[in-house]
Amino acid sequence: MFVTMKDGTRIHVAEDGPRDGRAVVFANSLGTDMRLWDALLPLLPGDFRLIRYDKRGHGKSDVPNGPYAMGTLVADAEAVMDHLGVKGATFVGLSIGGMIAQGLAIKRLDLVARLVLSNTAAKIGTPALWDDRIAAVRAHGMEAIADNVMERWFGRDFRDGPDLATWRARFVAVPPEGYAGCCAAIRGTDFYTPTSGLRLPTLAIAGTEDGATPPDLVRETADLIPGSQFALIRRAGHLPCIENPAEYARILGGFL
Ligand SMILES: O=C(O)CC1=CCC(=O)O1
Repeated sequence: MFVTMKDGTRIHVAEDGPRDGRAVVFANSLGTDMRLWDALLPLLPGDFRLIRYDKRGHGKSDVPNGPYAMGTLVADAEAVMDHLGVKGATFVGLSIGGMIAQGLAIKRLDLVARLVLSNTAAKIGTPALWDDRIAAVRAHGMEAIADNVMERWFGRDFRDGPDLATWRARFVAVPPEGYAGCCAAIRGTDFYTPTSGLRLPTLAIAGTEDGATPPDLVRETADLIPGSQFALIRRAGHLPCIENPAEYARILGGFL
């Protein structure tokens, strides 16, 4: 299914589970699409309405010219939920998806009852880091940064295993314009102050080998929200729902 945004961008959305179940919405990371959650979803309790979408510039969603603003990515999530008539959901965001989750909770607490901040932070990297990344993909394409990205995404065991090639190929297939557009959104985002004002049940998840948002950074963001829980997945990098879906499902299922 596609949901059309105010600017005409079509966002690709998929649903699993019963439509009358409690809603869980998933927002993917930079350089991935909704297949990020493929291994996880079948492991979650069967009575939830599981909604996922490809953020703009990724997957089957349109790729408008960048740069994108974080406010636009948040508005996309908002429009998808409003279109589906979903309120009071658990919103699971990984990395840039976790930034979208924070932005949506700040803007529309009626949509988000519970927050899962996976491998994310209130602020990720520096403007110089994102400027370099944008310049690299615009000049040389996704292949130029793929090996460095795989090192941040996955722990050593996974990188030595048979599935790395699949995820690397999917990464290289991401449109550079969509990727660079989302890098610009991250570069412009600092949610430290607004996120520290959030008051809702929150679970943060980190991976011990995460080279993009290390555990201390994830915990620092979780600590901005009083009462938040923190879970650490061992021998996993930035995308633990791929590397260890069973452990991720155990932690997320417990929170749900
Ligand atoms: O550095 C990476 O590629 C990992 C990452 C940072 C933000 C995001 O969504 O993914």
